[in-house]
Amino acid sequence: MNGRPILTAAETRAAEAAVFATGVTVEQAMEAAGGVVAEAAWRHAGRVPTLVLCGPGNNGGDGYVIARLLKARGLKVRVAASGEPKTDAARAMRARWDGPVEPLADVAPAPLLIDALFGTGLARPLDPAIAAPLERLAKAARLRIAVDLPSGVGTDDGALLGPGIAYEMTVALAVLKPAHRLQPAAALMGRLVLGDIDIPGASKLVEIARPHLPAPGPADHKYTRGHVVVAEGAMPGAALLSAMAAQRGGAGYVTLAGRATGQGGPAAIVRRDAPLGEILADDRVGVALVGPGLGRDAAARALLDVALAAGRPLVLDADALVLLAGSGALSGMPILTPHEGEFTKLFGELPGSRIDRARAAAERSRAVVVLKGPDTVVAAPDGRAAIAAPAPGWLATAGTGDVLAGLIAANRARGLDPFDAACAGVWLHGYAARLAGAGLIADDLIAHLPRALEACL
Ligand SMILES: NC(=O)C1=CN([C@@H]2O[C@H](COP(=O)(O)OP(=O)(O)OC[C@H]3O[C@@H](n4cnc5c(N)ncnc54)[C@H](OP(=O)(O)O)[C@@H]3O)[C@@H](O)[C@H]2O)[C@@H](O)CC1
Ligand SMILES: Nc1ncnc2c1ncn2[C@@H]1O[C@H](COP(=O)(O)OP(=O)(O)O)[C@@H](O)[C@H]1O
Ligand SMILES: [K+]
Repeated sequence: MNGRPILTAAETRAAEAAVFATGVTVEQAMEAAGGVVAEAAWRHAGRVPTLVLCGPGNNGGDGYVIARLLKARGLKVRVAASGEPKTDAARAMRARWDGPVEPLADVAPAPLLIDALFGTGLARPLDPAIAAPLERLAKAARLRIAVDLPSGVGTDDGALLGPGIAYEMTVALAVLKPAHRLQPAAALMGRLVLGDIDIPGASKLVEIARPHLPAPGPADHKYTRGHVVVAEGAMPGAALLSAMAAQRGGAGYVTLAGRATGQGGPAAIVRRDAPLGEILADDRVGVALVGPGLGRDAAARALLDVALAAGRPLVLDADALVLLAGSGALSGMPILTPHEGEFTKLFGELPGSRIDRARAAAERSRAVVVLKGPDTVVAAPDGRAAIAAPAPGWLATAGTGDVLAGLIAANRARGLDPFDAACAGVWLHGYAARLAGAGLIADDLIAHLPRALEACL
């Protein structure tokens, strides 16, 4: 998995420092940052009267550059500041701005608002003396553009530290930060543009990228493509959704096993009522998926125990996660796919951001953890983590989690390592949701999986 790196505020500062150590100056980086934002604003908004809000730090420094560059293109630009610049670079850019700087408190609005109040340096909630005018000016503007980040979000955890204004565009500088992808901040970004200013960053945290999933070749047969066994329990519809998703997600062979009470679905699904242990003893089984519709009774627990003892790669979802509450480290690096409720049952209340919590859970359980939600995070025990790009809210409908579990199982069965299989499943799921569009139900996702797979060939 090598999606775009996502850096915390401290990691971003370290990446900047590494570049500055090569002789690049802060002023040069700031000119570059202002340049990419001015260009993006010009392309997005055109010749619109503009108000640039500048804060005390380097985000504000970027703002003075943006104002100068847009004015040079002939735009009517005004600048308002929350106070005097406090860094040398920001002071230098303030000095290169040849117009007035108005106080933030009573400045008049403009149709385009460019917010360069705070970026990665925001250290505490916005003071009302800044939040109130920001909100007033944002409301009165027609278009809002955030420089690096909307002012008033926690860079590393995506928390709201300000009024929660929605922007039309955010120009992330140099690298993505967690807040660009973590809720509630991520929902404020509007169109997210990554402004390349020649500051490379590497991180164990990345954005989930489109996976490369080659088509089956001449040497493949149904078992090399992956045999997924889905345990059927109290609610067979859920297991059937997972099984169908595994089929359309590329598995070569899908078996429904366990209580085998269900009916329906494609004839190509093999239904077996042999004991699960016997089915999993076949070493062609690439993965066992246990949890969707499993139930939480003694029979469910027995199926889960058989799967845990079988020594096959595992995907554990839904009821299996609830049954696992209180257990410690698992063996064989299973993939766990909890939503928030299941996560809390399984791991309790953990501190920190969603990334911190998913990482801690992965380390504790020795499993790859897929913490699902509008900002799905995947984490591995070795510290690797990935965040999904925003997926349609239409996914918030029953059964879509079963589809995701089946998709992850298919990718694990085709031989991807647990982290990559989880990321591939999450990507395909989000892409299929975009293809399925408004009003989607879980079954529609499955119907769109072949086109999602095609995008990964
Ligand atoms: N990535 C890159 O390579 C490049 C990044 N660049 C840009 O630099 C930005 C980061 O700049 P930065 O570190 O100076 O922080 P920034 O966000 O301007 O704020 C810090 C100031 O705000 C203050 N302050 C904090 N919280 C506050 C509050 N609630 N209410 C009031 N004040 C508060 C804080 O003061 P203090 O906490 O000491 O009171 C300090 O004065 C980054 O986002 C990007 O835009 C480019 O220019 C160059 C290349
Ligand atoms: N608001 C949302 N925006 C985007 N994706 C969402 C949203 N809500 C839920 N999802 C996704 O939908 C799926 C729901 O899974 P889950 O909660 O297990 O539902 P179910 O158990 O009904 O299948 C997850 O993949 C989750 O990431
Ligand atoms: K900002």
